[in-house]
Amino acid sequence: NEEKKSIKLKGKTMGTYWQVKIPYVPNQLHIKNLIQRKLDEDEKLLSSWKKNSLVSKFNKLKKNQLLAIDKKFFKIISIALKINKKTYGKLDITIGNLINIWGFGNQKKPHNYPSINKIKQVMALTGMKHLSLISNANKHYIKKNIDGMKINLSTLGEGFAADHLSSVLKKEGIENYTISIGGTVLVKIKNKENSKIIAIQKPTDKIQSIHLLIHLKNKSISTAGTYRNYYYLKGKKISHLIDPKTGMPVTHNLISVSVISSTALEADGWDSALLILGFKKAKILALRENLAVCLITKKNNTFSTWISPCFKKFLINT
Ligand SMILES: Cc1cc2nc3c(=O)[nH]c(=O)nc-3n(C[C@H](O)[C@H](O)[C@H](O)COP(=O)(O)OP(=O)(O)OC[C@H]3O[C@@H](n4cnc5c(N)ncnc54)[C@H](O)[C@@H]3O)c2cc1C
Ligand SMILES: [Mg+2]
Repeated sequence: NEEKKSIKLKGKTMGTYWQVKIPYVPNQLHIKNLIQRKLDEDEKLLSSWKKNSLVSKFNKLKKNQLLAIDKKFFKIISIALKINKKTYGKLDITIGNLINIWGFGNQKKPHNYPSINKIKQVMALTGMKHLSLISNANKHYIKKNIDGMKINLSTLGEGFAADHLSSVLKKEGIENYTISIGGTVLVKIKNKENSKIIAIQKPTDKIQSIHLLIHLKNKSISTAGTYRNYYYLKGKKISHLIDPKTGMPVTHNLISVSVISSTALEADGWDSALLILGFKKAKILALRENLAVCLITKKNNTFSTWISPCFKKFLINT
């Protein structure tokens, strides 16, 4: 019977795909269009690829000019500042120029390694200390104190959008849903119903297979990996995750990090930052911050998995 069936809505956003599962509703097309419209709105705020986005406007500002932002934009930047501090600077949204020269922003992938000089030159335009949020009489502003600095919110945008969609669906009276955008998943379930089973994929681009299963209810999970978004340059793998301290893409053997959190924004922020930190530091930080984290490392073609105490309760033993 139709009432029991769930429906899957799908589309494209932010250079990736979105999918929303909800219980049957007669006005599917209305919900689908609403979701796409809200995602388009978020893209207009956050995209480095759209010339007129708020991010692009900020990127064109001269130093010390103020740009008015709303509460939602204030929130995403605040989370970026918070995670930046806690991860010793590994999450750094001011590395827009660095992301561009490595070919993961709005510039083409390079055919040659960027020179040390080029990397140094571009790194001089980075650093969260050059970015500030200002609040005055309920109005919010953002500014930079060096010319040429560019922000890139790719590491937080999908989580931000998933939280946003969650509040949109709630307003529509939908109580059970699973939202996926890129590597971020948000599960919302009405109290009396069971949790939802989510798979963490094996960290390989060859075949899609399940590495482990978790159950999730009213939480988000986000996975960052160096195993999918990469290209080869002179025979070397170039990952999309860049260490802001060296200006270089990461090459260590921590290849997948999943983080469970109460908001998709936080999960999406932490996963990439922990991955860039590397196994030892990520593990220490996960324990200290009580994060629900799954770390997968690869050595001689075998995977090892470490799960933090907070992650254990989500695990389904198979
Ligand atoms: C609003 C928006 C619009 C987009 N539009 C396009 C588009 O038009 N075309 C397109 O090809 N892609 C676009 N993307 C980007 C694309 O979809 C990314 O691959 C995706 O956002 C990365 O998410 P992830 O979950 O794979 O990786 P995550 O691990 O969540 O984030 C990794 C990304 O963050 C950035 N990053 C790398 N190192 C750091 C660091 N140290 N600190 C902070 N950030 C870092 C890099 O861009 C990297 O790809 C867009 C992203 C957003 C948010
Ligand atoms: Mg992320």
